[in-house]
Amino acid sequence: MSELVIETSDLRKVYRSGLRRHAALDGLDLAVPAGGVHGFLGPNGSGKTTTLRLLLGLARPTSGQMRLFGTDVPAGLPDVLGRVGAVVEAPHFVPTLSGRKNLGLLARTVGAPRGAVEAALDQVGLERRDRTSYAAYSGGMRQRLAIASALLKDPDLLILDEPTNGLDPAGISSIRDLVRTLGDSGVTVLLSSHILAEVQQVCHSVSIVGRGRLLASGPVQDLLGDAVSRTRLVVADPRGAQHFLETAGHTVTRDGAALLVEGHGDPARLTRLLAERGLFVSELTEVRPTLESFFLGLTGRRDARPDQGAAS
Ligand SMILES: Nc1ncnc2c1ncn2[C@@H]1O[C@H](COP(=O)(O)OP(=O)(O)OP(=O)(O)O)[C@@H](O)[C@H]1O
Repeated sequence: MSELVIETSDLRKVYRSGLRRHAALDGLDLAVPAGGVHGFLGPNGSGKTTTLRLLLGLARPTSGQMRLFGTDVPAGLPDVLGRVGAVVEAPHFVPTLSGRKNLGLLARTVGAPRGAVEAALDQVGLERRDRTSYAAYSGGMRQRLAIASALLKDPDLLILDEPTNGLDPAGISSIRDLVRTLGDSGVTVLLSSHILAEVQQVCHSVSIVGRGRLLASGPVQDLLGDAVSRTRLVVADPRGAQHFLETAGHTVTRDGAALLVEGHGDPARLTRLLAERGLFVSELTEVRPTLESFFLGLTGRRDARPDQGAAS
């Protein structure tokens, strides 16, 4: 079994406002293996940021257990915090100073080794000699600098909370490449996000949460392997073909002029069945499940309730 970098067990966080109580985390069990990029996914308000804040000691859990590198936290945080870099809350940089000068100040505060500033700038692809002040940085450069600040300690675990929020497509793509490179370099990256296409491209494994509980977890390919795929058919008479296929026991929906047949349908069998009825298929494609369709199946149609039969 691979080493777990992050573990939570039955983690609860209840926020109180006046007489109202709200369980942001409702018994969350999380297991993040060492190495690569692990996606931490969930709809808005599902408890992702709360989890990260608890792990980093920025808030206290109501109950439950948490471990970082096998050490109980928050009690053991001083022993392991040196191995963790995080961008969970927007770091405060001095607007009039360059990225390098800002990192220099931070490096002294955290006691980073000599050369750490240059190494971090190189890692995130920011120019060592650039004198642009932080105030004039683009959103993408600010995010790179934030990640560089988390890399100063040369961490084994890097926690990033929605690192592409507010970036344009080019910025999103460059941060995605950076995250992938970091994951390949041996750092374990926990990437909280709800941009699922992005996550599918960079994450080796994911945990999906809804309403403060784990809905599904595992390598992306394993999760998608279990998800239902569909076959898209174009036929001359879609209404007749739909009726016929439904009578034969298939679940069929319309997609414009095409039909979507649920399940790993045998294409040869489908086309033969239809051809025998004079319903000739002019186009057939297998629609592969995406992380997005899997995620929506868990958090949308099932209303994000793990007790309604979602995988876990
Ligand atoms: N300090 C707080 N006081 C009261 N309620 C809070 C507090 N922080 C978070 N919450 C509530 O807890 C729930 C979980 O919030 P959290 O920010 O952890 O979700 P999230 O998954 O990170 O959402 P998003 O993707 O929108 O950032 C939400 O209902 C939120 O309103």
